[in-house]
This record gives sequence, structure tokens and C-alpha cells, in this order.
Amino acid sequence: MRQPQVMNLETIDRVGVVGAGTMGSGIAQVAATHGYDVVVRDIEAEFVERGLETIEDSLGRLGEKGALPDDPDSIRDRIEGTTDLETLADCDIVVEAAVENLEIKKDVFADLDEITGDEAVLATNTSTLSITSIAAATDRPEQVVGLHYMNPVPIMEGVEIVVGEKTDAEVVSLAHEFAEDMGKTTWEADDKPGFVTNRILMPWINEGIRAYDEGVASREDIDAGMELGTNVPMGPLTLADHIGLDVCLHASETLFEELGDRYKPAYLLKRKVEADELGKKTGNGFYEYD
Ligand SMILES: NC(=O)c1ccc[n+]([C@@H]2O[C@H](COP(=O)([O-])OP(=O)(O)OC[C@H]3O[C@@H](n4cnc5c(N)ncnc54)[C@H](O)[C@@H]3O)[C@@H](O)[C@H]2O)c1
Repeated sequence: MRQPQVMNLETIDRVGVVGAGTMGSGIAQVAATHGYDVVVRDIEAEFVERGLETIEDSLGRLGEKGALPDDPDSIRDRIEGTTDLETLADCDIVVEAAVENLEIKKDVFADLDEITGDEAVLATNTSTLSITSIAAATDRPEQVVGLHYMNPVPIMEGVEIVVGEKTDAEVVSLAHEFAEDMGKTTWEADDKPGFVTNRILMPWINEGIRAYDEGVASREDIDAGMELGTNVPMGPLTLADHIGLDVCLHASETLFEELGDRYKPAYLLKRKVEADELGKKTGNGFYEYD
């Protein structure tokens, strides 16, 4: 195993992005917006082109709203598209956002491990797959970390930093700093299935889908019920559509395989109710209140 090099944000100039789909194009755009030189790679030229068009459209819209620190053309000029993975060889950090398939991600990481410099950080945007498993395809598992951006990347503020079994603490710090440098706010999760977000989100989405299928309410009323009743900005069916149903299915299958039936009331929930810890009204639940 290699020894991790000293890394800090100042050493990161060139950012590689693998995959020019929904997430990869967003990550490339946000990195370029914050001054990084970006190279984004997909397997087919038409996918690269589509990703770049998405970026141009989004930059155009944000530019019109005055929401960019620079003019859209200058930001766009910082992004290079390619089908050749070798173009990522001199990247200081690579964020992988290819399809949610462990074998594909492992192949990508093995290739990145071969071609990038020793000190490069390799990050994955996986929604549910194990960082540790992906890192095992490399000879630098301590430099592999989860950088889980949210969709749509240019709009969503949060990035979940996922710590693999062997991820070095310096790499974790760098991941936080890198995301924050892109104007994001981070939180950290251990490398457990679904991390924080999808572990909780996916059963919620699936329940919304089942409720619709079982005729509990119309699509609109399920979404309205959750939006108006629980103050989320988007109900489960609309959100699933935004995420991509295939992405949701992949994520759900991984969680089901790893965690089984998650729909029983949580053990701790029952215990807290028995202990009369009912939340804000009793002054304590999962938090304490004055
Ligand atoms: N869509 C979301 O809401 C969301 C949110 C957070 C994380 N993610 C995760 O981000 C990743 C990408 O998801 P997406 O929604 O952008 O998917 P997508 O299908 O929109 O894009 C994936 C892209 O990866 C490309 N690709 C496949 N194999 C490749 C390879 N070997 N090298 C380079 N490119 C390759 C595909 O051609 C495609 O363009 C997945 O791991 C997903 O779980 C998705």
C-alpha cells in the first residue's frame, strides 16, 4: 500500500469527473464555477456532448439570474470533455459519477489508480455502494473517499462525505474542504449502506410508490400530503422522478440486499415511546428541548 502524500486544498487545480450524466455534468459545472480546471469523461462522444450541453444550458440560466461569480463562457471554457480516460492522468482529484454498478466503478477505479499521480485523491459519488469495496480495486484505498453530491448539484447545498474503512483522516478533511470550496456544506457518514441520506430516503420513496400503487391517494395528493404535511420541498413521487427511477431502483436493491426489511417500527422508537420520550412536547425525544 502506498503512503498517503501530504495533501491540501492548494494542491488541487485540476479536477477529473468520470461520467457526464446527471451528476457528473453537475459536479463538473460546480467545480469549474469555483475556478477549477475540469476534465469530464464519458464512454461515448455523444454522452460527453450531452453533458456539456446540459452544463451550458444551466450556466446560461444561472448567468441570467446573476448567480455566477464569473461569466458563463469563462466558466464553460474551464471544462474539457473527453472519451479518453488518459486525459484524467494529471488530475489532482477525480470524482467518479458513472453508473451505479459496483463492477463498473471498480474497473474505473483500477484504471484511475493506474493512470493518476500517486498523490491524487479518488472520490466516488456513489449513492449506496461501499466506498471500501470500490477502494479495494486500487492500490491507494487510503486516498479513496465518498463525495456524495446531491441532485441537482448546482442547486443543492449539501455534500455527504463518506469515510471508507481505510480512508485517511487527511483525505477526509480534504474532501470536506474541497466540497466547501465549491460553496457546499458537508456532513460525514460512515461507509454503511446508503450512508445517511439514501438509507433514510429510499424507504420513504418506496413507501410513497407503494401508497400510490395501493390506491391510498392520487400521485398529486401523495406528494401534496408529504410536502404540506411534513414540510419537505418535494413529495416522494416527484423526488423519485427528479433522482431518476433507475437510480432509485439500483439504490433500493442495494439497500434491500444489505439491510433487508426496513419497514418495521424502529426498536428505539418503541423504547422511547414506552419511556414517554415523545419529542418536543415532552421536552425530549431524539433531541432535548427547553
Ligand atoms: N441521480 C441522482 O439523483 C444521484 C444523486 C446522488 C448520487 N448519484 C450517483 O451518481 C452516479 C451517477 O448517477 P447519474 O444519475 O449521474 O447517472 P446517469 O445515468 O445520468 O449518468 C451516468 C453516466 O456515466 C456514464 N458511464 C458509464 N460507465 C462509464 C465509464 N466506465 N466511464 C465513464 N462514464 C461512464 C454513462 O454513459 C452516463 O453518461 C451514480 O453512482 C449514482 O448512484 C445519483
